Amino acid sequence: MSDNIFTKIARGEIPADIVYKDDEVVAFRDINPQAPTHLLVIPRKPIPTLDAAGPEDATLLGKLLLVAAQVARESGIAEQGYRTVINCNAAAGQTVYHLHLHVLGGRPFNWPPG
Ligand SMILES: CCNS(=O)(=O)OC[C@H]1O[C@@H](n2cnc3c(N)ncnc32)[C@H](O)[C@@H]1O
Repeated sequence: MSDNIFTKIARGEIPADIVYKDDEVVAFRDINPQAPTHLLVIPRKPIPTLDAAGPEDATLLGKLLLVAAQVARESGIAEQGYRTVINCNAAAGQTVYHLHLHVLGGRPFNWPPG
């Protein structure tokens, strides 16, 4: 798939409200937040979906989770609690085909998700 918006954000080619970045991972605010805090954590590597990730990505995938926990703490939502979501492919509503982890907090969440 051609470069999508998240790949461009990771490359600094389009703007985003970035809350974390290092050489492998970027986190930024969702443009259409579904909670008081709604962040996206992405690998700079353009892995399209979770299903497309492989064993060679294990360390990177683990880093996404640790960065999610860090930005959640920094956002002040860790104590109350937060939801992390990865939507994989169409039935789950994935619209941007660059792997990303949603971090949502600042309000209560239902279970099961809709
Ligand atoms: C339905 C969920 N679909 S999704 O799981 O694929 O999530 C995509 C998310 O990207 C967000 N988004 C789209 N474009 C941008 C952008 N330029 N900057 C920040 N967030 C964006 C959407 O609001 C959406 O929550």
